[in-house]
Amino acid sequence: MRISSYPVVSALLSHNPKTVLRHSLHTFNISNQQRLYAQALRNTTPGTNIKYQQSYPSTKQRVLITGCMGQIGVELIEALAARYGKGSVVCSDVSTPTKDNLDQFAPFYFCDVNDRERLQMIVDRENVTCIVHNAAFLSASAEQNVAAAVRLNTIGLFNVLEIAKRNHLRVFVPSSIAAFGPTTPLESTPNTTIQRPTTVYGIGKVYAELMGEYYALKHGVDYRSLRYPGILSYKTKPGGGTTDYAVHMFYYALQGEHYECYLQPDQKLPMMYMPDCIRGTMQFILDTKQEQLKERTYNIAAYSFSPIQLEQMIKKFIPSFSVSYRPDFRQGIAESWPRILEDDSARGDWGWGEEFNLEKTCRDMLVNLSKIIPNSVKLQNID
Ligand SMILES: NC(=O)C1=CN([C@@H]2O[C@H](COP(=O)(O)OP(=O)(O)OC[C@H]3O[C@@H](n4cnc5c(N)ncnc54)[C@H](O)[C@@H]3O)[C@@H](O)[C@H]2O)C=CC1
Ligand SMILES: CC(=O)[C@H](N)C(=O)O
Repeated sequence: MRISSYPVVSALLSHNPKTVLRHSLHTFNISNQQRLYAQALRNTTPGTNIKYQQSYPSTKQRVLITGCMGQIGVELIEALAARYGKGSVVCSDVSTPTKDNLDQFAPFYFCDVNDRERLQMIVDRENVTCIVHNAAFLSASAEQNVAAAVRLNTIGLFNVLEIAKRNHLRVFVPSSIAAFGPTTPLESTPNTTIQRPTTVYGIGKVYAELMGEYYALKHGVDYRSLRYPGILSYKTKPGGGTTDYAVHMFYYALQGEHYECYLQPDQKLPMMYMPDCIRGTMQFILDTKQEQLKERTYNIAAYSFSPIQLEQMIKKFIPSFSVSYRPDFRQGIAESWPRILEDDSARGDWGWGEEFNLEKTCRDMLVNLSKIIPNSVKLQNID
């Protein structure tokens, strides 16, 4: 059983219209939300012919985020809502919110992006102006789910582009350092260079970049993409990537536990803190005019570090932290990726710039995570 759509008011209209119409979602208390959620779970499946009542006011920007429940989606929703108001974001994923965080994702639609009809229905209903296509299997999980990853990277992407073409939408599809491969110059990887990735995830990213460019050229779709490095965050957890180790280290350190790292100690990779990722993404999608763009896809970078450099940085604040190294298949992925990403084009064309260096990131991560993790280890030298 799945949620068909949220605002769940819509799910209830066919069952108890009088009760539902008496309320506005803005004034629902938690118990009402929980009741609606339970009823939505019982009564709706994708494709059910339910009546719809829009519960949030329209704004100029209506951004549909696919894969909204992921590490980046959750934080992007928050930032978009803070800037344009809650009515500006439409959420969708194949994972569903819980009854406790339902309001945070409202309006929420269950949507597998491989289902074009459903995607089109959401775009029509919600007057979407822009799609942020975050739905993905990240590098490590894609290697373990090759068929599903290929389907998502091809059919899912094609659906998004076709709908963007038909509805004149702006589209943002995140790319990644994974769009490069072992034959790329990896020490200072330029924006335009050899792209022959050796992971199914990376191949999907190159496909998206090229298809996006094709739709821009042939059909005038306003396609935009940023090649993100590994993203560090404390509000949300990473979901199956090769760079996840960096976030894991903070958790283990604060929990007072030993960490066994799956990469070699000297495997340097480009990384970035989530606030920079979100700020840069918003700036690129919403504040940058088409005329400023000389490329459709830009590298963006903040800093690079290896696992042992991160271990040493965390030890400045938690001296008892210990790490051992036992590389697995993810080491092979990591060593095919850039060690340092060059992002001059993004800085020059539309003013990209990071605010967090590694030390500032570590301090912020540790301070904030220590408030979340119960009985976390006491930080030293933090101010
Ligand atoms: N987090 C990172 O370090 C980086 C992320 N990116 C890219 O940014 C985007 C967002 O990444 P994250 O939020 O970290 O990913 P994530 O793995 O945390 O979340 C992806 C979401 O996509 C959903 N999803 C999977 N299959 C789907 C389908 N068929 N239809 C609809 N939804 C589906 C999942 O349920 C999940 O909530 C992805 O395109 C990713 O490749 C790029 C570089 C770095
Ligand atoms: C760099 C990425 O694209 C992602 N974090 C991954 O490790 O798969």
